[in-house]
Amino acid sequence: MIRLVPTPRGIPFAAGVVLASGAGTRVGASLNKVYLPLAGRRIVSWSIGSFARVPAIGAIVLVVRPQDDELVKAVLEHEVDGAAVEVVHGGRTRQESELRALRHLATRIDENVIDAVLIHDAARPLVTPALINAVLASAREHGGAMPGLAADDIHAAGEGDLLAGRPDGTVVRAQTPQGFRARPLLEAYEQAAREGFEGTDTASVMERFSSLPVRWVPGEERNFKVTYPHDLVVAEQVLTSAR
Ligand SMILES: C[C@](O)(CO)[C@H](O)COP(=O)(O)O
Repeated sequence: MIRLVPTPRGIPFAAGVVLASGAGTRVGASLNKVYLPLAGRRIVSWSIGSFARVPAIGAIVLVVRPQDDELVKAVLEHEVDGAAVEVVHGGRTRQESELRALRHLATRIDENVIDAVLIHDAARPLVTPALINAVLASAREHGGAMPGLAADDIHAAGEGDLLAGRPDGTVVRAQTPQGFRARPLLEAYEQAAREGFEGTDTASVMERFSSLPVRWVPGEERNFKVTYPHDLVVAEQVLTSAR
């Protein structure tokens, strides 16, 4: 049975936020894709399970849609092996959902009980505890961290169907969990909300509203986002071949 291990008194711990409040329609299912079955559990349960296996993670917040409450109940009762999961209702956008999770953690962030927060797509069920640890270590050391896969193809920018130049520097494909020191993260999200800024992911909000550097750490090929039906087949193969 997996249980979150409480960290010794006085030592701050990290929180994992698992985002499950999108609609996830591209996979073509009649329900939110993160509740689809995958190797004996639902997609979201695998994501939660990876966070629950990291001793430095002392709180897991699951952000859900209110209409999925019954599914959430079933997941938490039967599929997370006793992990303590705090449930928060999400907002209209990814960013609003993240802000709600951060506000839920705000007291513990203010009291320095939580020093870092990692935000993860529930739809990336193959994330490993090793990657979570790598992101956390880099976030604590540098301020912010994002897993990325270095793009091995040549990249060109496009405007409509016209080529519009070549991106400078290294191009990486962004993954989650994206991790940050907790207080600057909460402050950046509050400022983004006041200014009506809508980013693409957590790192984009931090790039805009925080002076902390965001480092990228090597992501994992297996940590893909289940988006299309084919992704489910691949994820099932990865999990069943690992048994
Ligand atoms: C954050 C992300 O996973 C980076 O690749 C991605 O942007 C999430 O996309 P979604 O459409 O919000 O699931």
